[in-house]
Amino acid sequence: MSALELRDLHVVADGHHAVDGVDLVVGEGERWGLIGASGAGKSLTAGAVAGLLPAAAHATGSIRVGDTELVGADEDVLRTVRGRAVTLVAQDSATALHPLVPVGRQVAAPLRRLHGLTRRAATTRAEDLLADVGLSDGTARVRPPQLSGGQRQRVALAAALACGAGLLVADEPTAALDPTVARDLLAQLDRSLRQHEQALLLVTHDLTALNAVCDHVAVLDHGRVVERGTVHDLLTDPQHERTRALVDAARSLVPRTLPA
Ligand SMILES: Nc1ncnc2c1ncn2[C@@H]1O[C@H](COP(=O)(O)OP(=O)(O)OP(=O)(O)O)[C@@H](O)[C@H]1O
Repeated sequence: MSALELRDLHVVADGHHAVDGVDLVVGEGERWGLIGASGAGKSLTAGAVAGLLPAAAHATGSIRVGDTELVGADEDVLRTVRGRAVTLVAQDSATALHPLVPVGRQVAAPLRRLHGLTRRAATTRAEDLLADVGLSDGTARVRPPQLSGGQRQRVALAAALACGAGLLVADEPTAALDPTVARDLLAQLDRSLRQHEQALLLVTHDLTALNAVCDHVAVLDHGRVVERGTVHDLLTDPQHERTRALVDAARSLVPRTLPA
């Protein structure tokens, strides 16, 4: 069974046909990137997969996460799928942390709610997950405002990993971080995905991030997949003009004074 199957997915947001017939299959444990220009429909696709579309948006077609169909599913089904089968980490996930609750308790919460762990077992597991994302001993006891933005985003990632879903959807999870913190977080994401055998759908503008964690990539343009393949093939031999434009733009960021 695949982790995710999109068949002829359409999303209309406020009358705008933003996702226009996307087909995509993510096998168990596969890591797919979704790239494309601003407004191409990446976030709405990710939101639809996570069962978290804005109120103004409506999906048709088919989204199967594991063996559950999300299109047309009622709120009870979506509630069961969120967290258990699919988890979203967004650029602003850290803002969803409660400012007054120690972060260890916030990472432990899904372990108790979704997996029925005892308080003691969830506390220990939460400490392990915080260590997995590179946070030091003692972080579990501090509250979000006492941490840097990068540390808070790591906590949000640990909380997402705590859900243990087969599919992690990450929408620009490092966009608000400085490049070194972003690189570390991606390395930890890579290790954690491997350890927990989770599949990934990563929305990103950053081809370095794509290259760091994904094996496959789909390029969206005006709501359609215009090219797909391995990350290596797309970055070294892009076929579609939109992919070439994205790759050329990334290459042009390297200062000419640096050796090639
Ligand atoms: N809640 C909404 N209501 C109305 N239109 C929306 C909404 N969300 C997105 N759109 C529109 O749908 C289109 C696709 O948006 P989406 O956020 O999926 O693009 P994106 O590829 O993720 O872009 P970016 O890289 O800039 O985040 C855009 O034209 C956007 O303006």
